[in-house]
Amino acid sequence: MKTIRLTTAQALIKFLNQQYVEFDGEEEKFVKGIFTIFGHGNVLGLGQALEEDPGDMEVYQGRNEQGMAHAAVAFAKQKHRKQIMACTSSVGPGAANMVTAAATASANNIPVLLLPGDTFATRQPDPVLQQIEHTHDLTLTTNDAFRAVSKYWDRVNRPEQLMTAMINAMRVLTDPADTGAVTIALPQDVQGEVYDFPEYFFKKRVHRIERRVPTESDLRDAVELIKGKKKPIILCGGGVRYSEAADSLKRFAKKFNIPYGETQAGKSAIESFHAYNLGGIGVTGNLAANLIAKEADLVIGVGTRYSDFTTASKQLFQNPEVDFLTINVSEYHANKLDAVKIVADAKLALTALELELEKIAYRSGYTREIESAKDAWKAELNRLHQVRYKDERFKPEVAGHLDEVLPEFVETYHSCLTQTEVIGQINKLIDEDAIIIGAAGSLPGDLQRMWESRRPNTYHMEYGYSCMGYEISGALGVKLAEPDKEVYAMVGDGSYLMLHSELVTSIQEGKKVNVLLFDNASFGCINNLQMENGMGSFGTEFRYRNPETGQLDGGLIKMDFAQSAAGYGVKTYKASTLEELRAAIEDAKKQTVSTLIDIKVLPKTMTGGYESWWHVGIAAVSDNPKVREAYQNKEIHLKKARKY
Ligand SMILES: Cc1ncc(C[n+]2csc(CCOP(=O)(O)OP(=O)(O)O)c2C)c(N)n1
Ligand SMILES: O=C1C[C@@H](O)[C@H](O)[C@@H](O)C1=O
Ligand SMILES: [Mg+2]
Repeated sequence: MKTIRLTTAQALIKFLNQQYVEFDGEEEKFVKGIFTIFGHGNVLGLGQALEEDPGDMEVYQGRNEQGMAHAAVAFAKQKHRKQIMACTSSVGPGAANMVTAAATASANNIPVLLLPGDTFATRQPDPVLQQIEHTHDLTLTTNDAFRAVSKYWDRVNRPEQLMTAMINAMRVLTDPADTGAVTIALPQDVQGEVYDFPEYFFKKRVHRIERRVPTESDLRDAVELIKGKKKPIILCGGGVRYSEAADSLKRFAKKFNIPYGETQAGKSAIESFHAYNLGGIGVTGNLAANLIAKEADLVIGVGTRYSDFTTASKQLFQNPEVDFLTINVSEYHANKLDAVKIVADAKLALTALELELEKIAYRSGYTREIESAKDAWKAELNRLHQVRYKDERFKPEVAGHLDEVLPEFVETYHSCLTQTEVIGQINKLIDEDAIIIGAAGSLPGDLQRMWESRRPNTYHMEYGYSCMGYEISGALGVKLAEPDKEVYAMVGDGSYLMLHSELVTSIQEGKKVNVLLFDNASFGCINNLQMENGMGSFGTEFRYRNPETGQLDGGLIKMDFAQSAAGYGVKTYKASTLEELRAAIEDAKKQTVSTLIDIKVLPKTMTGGYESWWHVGIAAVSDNPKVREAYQNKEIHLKKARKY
């Protein structure tokens, strides 16, 4: 047996360079590069290996471990899971910083390879700097926190363990049904230990991403169900994008006259203007999709996890005759809602089902309903684009909460911009093939409802974990995946403050990202949520502590975000009128460096809900009558929802 003498870390990098995926006959190198933040826990092991021979892997320098790992997640998501990035951190806090991003990856089923440094396997120096000592269990380290958020977890305590660890890592990273974060913890001593690895460990490996074929019996059951249904609706989930099934879905919808709503992950699989595309569905859905969903007698979920936002907490589908048919590569997701299931690849399943339905000349019973629901939404969208603040009598979309705050905001920020008019302008002005990125706050709701995707795959929303701080890191990852397109991070002031460090990495790499920052001086959507449910405004506006009351109810904190980003070398703009916004967007397009537009938008001017409900925990007893009322309302809604 031929062997190659390498350290564990050198062997790991050599192995990663030999991994390829094949999808529909096309072969591509799987690991594009590696994000690094070095510390004592990885610099002399993995760092040394990368310095000596990174192979084809690009080595990036991150700013914050969560940020760089989110960039890696966004990269893989935009690549439809066909190519990934790895991330290496030091031991302890560096590793802990990646835990959130691991969770984001796993919640969204997006592959990412995390390589945190770990405490010494030999335990000789213990406790090493940054080691937590558990007196009941010396094997526990910070890295055990990844177990709860990873789809595969391993620790390489001896160099030879690397081989089975990495073979299993690749199995999970390339599994369309159950991919997510893969964490391989690497004790810092083991990274540098030497071993005679067999040459065959480093052979070129091509991992075929198989399209699972639907079975005849699954198809038979599905046809049996569909043929008795008059008003089906399709849910277009993220699986449609990952399976590249958009054309099949378009054809299917048209041939059988079946409309579809888009989930956050599925949005922009198909352009918004396709005749059967109703747009966003669910809690953050629009009027058209939610009206049709209410009446539907069959829900055909394609590549969706049926999250509570997608199903409006299982209360959206109110037709007493409604049944579910699910097409999913994952048996687990296909089993939900007592659905009739086709456990298969979305593209193959839709194509096979099309042939079967043609045989029975199936066509839904819709006549004018699809068009009139779309027309109703079009009129409403038009109205949202025109919402203007004129004077103090203005009633925002989310009215009756903080109406009196709006004049104070206007006075402080000298801006009357509303969030819905700003979104309308941006949608009109940016390039058709530009990609928008979002994750948390009120923007994902507004965008799922209002954003019109003019080209496929231009809407990139992380809403499986809805992690604040993903937006800017994600924009960097998307830019690395699609360097020729403009990318726009759509971010609230709260999310920006939480994490925007990778903006500096974008400058360092010469990878231009554009930040559209919506400053409403609050954790706006949470303020809505609390006030909609009877609470006052508590801990969610950005106000100074008031010496008179001792509470956070002083004046608004005025922040100059443009100035903060300018300090990094970002080209910045301020917008408090539509003219300034338009000029900034046009000028930003001409820049080669990253840009940021600091847009002051009135609080409460995001969209409200359309025909939907979200199940949130509400206090069952309270001295506040409004909270008691909210609790009663919740109980009423809950009665109309499916139990599971
Ligand atoms: C990491 C993380 N922490 C907390 C939350 C809970 N959360 C969701 S939205 C939000 C406020 C977002 O504020 P901002 O970004 O300003 O957006 P806005 O709602 O004002 O549009 C919070 C705290 C979250 N989603 N992610
Ligand atoms: O708690 C939340 C409420 C949602 O409205 C928001 O978009 C999301 O980020 C969140 O975490
Ligand atoms: Mg905000």
